Order: sequence, then C-alpha cells, then structure tokens
Amino acid sequence: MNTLTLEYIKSILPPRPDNSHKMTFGHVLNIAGSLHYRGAAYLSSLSALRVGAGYVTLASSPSVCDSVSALTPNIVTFALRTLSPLSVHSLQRTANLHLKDAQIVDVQTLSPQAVLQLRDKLTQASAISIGSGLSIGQSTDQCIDITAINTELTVDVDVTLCTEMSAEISTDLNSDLNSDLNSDLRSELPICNVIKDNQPHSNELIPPQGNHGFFYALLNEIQTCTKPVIFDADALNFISHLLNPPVPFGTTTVTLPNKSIITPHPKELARLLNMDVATLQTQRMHFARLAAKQLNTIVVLKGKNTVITDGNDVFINPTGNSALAKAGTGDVLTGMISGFCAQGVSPINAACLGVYLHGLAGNIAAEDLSQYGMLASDLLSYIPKAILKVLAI
Ligand SMILES: NC(=O)C1=CN([C@@H]2O[C@H](COP(=O)(O)OP(=O)(O)OC[C@H]3O[C@@H](n4cnc5c(N)ncnc54)[C@H](O)[C@@H]3O)[C@@H](O)[C@H]2O)[C@@H](O)CC1
Ligand SMILES: Nc1ncnc2c1ncn2[C@@H]1O[C@H](COP(=O)(O)OP(=O)(O)O)[C@@H](O)[C@H]1O
Repeated sequence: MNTLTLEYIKSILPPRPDNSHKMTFGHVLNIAGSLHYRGAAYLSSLSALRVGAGYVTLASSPSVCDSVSALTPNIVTFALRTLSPLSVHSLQRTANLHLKDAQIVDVQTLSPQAVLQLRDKLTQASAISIGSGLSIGQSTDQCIDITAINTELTVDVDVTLCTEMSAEISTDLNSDLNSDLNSDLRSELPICNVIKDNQPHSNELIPPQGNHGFFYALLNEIQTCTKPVIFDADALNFISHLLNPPVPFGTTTVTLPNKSIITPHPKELARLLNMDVATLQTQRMHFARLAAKQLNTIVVLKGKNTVITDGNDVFINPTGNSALAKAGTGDVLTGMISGFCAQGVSPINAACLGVYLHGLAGNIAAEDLSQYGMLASDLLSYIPKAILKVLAI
C-alpha cells in the first residue's frame, strides 16, 4: 500500500514539449450528459482540458450539446442520434400509456444506432470516457433485462404503426426500414422483458427510460478497444444491471476493454459487487482490489482517502476535504483522469494524478472559498493552481 505524495505526482506528470500541437496532448471523447444532467457533461469535458488534454469532443444528445456549447466555447460537440418520436410514439401506444404517463418518455434518449455514428470518433480518440450524467433511468433497482430484446416483435410493432399513421410518417418509417441501418432498426426500440412483482413479464413493451439500449450497444462496440476507457456513474450502474440482473434472468458476463478504469463511489461499487455499502466501507482496500480483479480493470474507489488499485498495487490518496462532497465533483474527477490518459499516461498513473490533483485543487479552493462554499464548477479553476503547486516543488 502506497500513500500518494507531491514528489511522486510530480514524477508522473506528462511532459509538455515545446515543439507540440493540440494533438500531441491527445483527444478525449467524452460520452456524457442527458436531459437532467447537462452539468455533468460540462464538468467532465472541461476538466479534461484543464489537466492538459489538447482536444475534447463531447458526444451527447442534441440538446445537451447545445447547452454545453452555450456555456463554453472550449468543447467540440458531436450530437448523437436520439430515439425518433416515431419509436417513442410506437412504444407509448403499444404500452397503452395514458396521456398523463407520456411525460415520462424522454425524447432525448439516445438511440442504440448512435453507436454507429460514433465509430469514427472512437477511432480518432486517444481516450474515451463514458457515463457522467448519461442517465440510465430512474434507479438501478428498476428491473429491466436489456439482454432480452425481442427482434420480431419490435419490427412488427413499427410496421403495424406504419399502416395506421399518416402517409408522411409512414414514408419516413419505410425509408428507415430500407436504410443501411435497416438490420439494426429493431435495436432502436428498447423492448425488454420486464419484471414486475418479482415475476418476468415476457416481451412486454416498455417506454424508453434512460439510455439502456445505447449503453448495451456501446459496451459491445468497445469490448475490444485498446485505448483507455473510463467508466463513471451511470455507465457503472448499467454494468451493475448486467452483472446482477433480477434473479430469473441469471448473470451476464461483462468484458471491459483491457485498459479500463472505473470510478465508483462506495454505493456504485457496492452495486457492482452486489453487496451493502456499510460492509464495503469497512474494508475499502479489500473490496476495491476484489473488483479490480473480477472485472480486470483499474478501480478508483472514491470518498475520503480514495483507493486506487489495479488489483495488485494499491495507492491511497491523502488530499481532499468536505468541500468535495458536493454534486458534480465526481464528474470533474472523471474528466481529469481521461485528460491524463489522453496525454499518454498509463491508466494507473492517470488515475493517481487525477485523484491527487482533484483533492489538492479542493484543498486550495477551500482556503479561498471555505469547505462550505466551493462549487464543482469552482474546482475547475483550481486545477491549474494544484498543478502549479506540484510543479513548484
Ligand atoms: N450537475 C450535474 O449534471 C450532475 C450530474 N450528476 C450525475 O447524476 C447521475 C446520478 O448520480 P448520483 O451520484 O446522484 O446517483 P447515485 O444513485 O449513484 O447515488 C446516489 C445514492 O448513492 C449514495 N452515495 C453517493 N455517494 C456515496 C458515498 N460516498 N458513500 C455512500 N453512499 C453514497 C447516496 O446517498 C444516494 O443514496 C450520475 O450520472 C452523475 O454523473 C451528479 O454527478 C451530480 C451533478
Ligand atoms: N469528505 C470528502 N473528503 C475527500 N474527498 C471527498 C469527500 N467527499 C467527496 N469527496 C470526493 O468528491 C468526489 C465525489 O464524487 P461523486 O460521489 O461521484 O459525486 P458526483 O456524482 O456528485 O459528482 C469524489 O472524488 C470523492 O472522493
């Protein structure tokens, strides 16, 4: 077990060659944000630039991209395809939702086909972060088996709808069905087996809630990715769904890319390990190492004295204070780690750099703003001050 020090952090900071350009310092593809969590997309993108990444592309729904662009000129955005109103309408009708229920459908839900749009970006990126504010719905206890997508039923539903709807819309649908994405059209509709009252209701249609379908397609797409991939927040909750589905469905194997980092807070790690938070907190190092081994990943178990481990080596972070116990600081951390990964730092060192400097920025910020008054967005402007402090020794 090693406690991180200023000297060690200085020794692993990536170099800044004079003869350089933005791509020298890497490109982060940040897949983040949703209708109610636009701030997470903003915070996780800007913090990657604050630690020195040369370029950040935020991939998200069109409305999140618009919001982030309005707040900062520093982030390049890439709008992802969302579920078409047609699909949403289809699901509403088929699920016999009453009008009052229609408001629960988020038309900004990402389509699984958005993963096809992302292929070039995934190739161009030097590091990929997934999950900050990328909603998967109401709660991880919602019992949905996304692995049980019913192909035929899905297409039937749309064709039926097509015959019933106006000529204009049915032309759209037909062109969709005949498009290159034809074979994947079914995947746009998150038709799942649903559990109610502990009983599976086979092939029941549910309205799209959150980005389950998109996550599932994305996880498949990046399984063999050789670049660093950082999984945060709802990406972790989605993986928990796959690892620990409701009893009747049995477990699913999850293969993370070979250079992955996960950044759970204790509750997120407890969900991944299917255990209670209190027990986990009594042996943080042990359970962080266990998860690292089980998932073949680097684990950053957040909280006071964050634990960083690859399953063998363990690093403990001494920086940080209660100013960091405020919504959005975890999103900042994810961006910092991905920003270091993009600069070519090894995943374990990127995790150590991100965690230590995040805490140090929180300490310097608290001196100016108090532990009460600091905001996650304030933390962004203290990251450079933390880096200066490291460089000064
Ligand atoms: N401005 C924004 O857009 C923000 C978006 N966020 C996003 O919101 C989504 C949901 O994140 P939440 O963390 O709110 O939801 P979670 O459901 O993951 O966590 C909330 C629950 O976990 C417990 N918990 C959290 N930290 C804990 C700890 N250290 N020890 C023990 N229990 C702990 C809480 O008590 C609560 O019951 C994520 O996608 C996240 O990225 C949040 O980061 C907040 C800010
Ligand atoms: N009391 C504390 N002392 C030190 N660090 C803390 C403390 N409380 C929270 N943090 C840090 O703040 C961040 C909170 O992340 P997280 O729980 O994911 O919040 P959010 O999802 O709201 O962004 C983590 O990096 C965590 O280690």
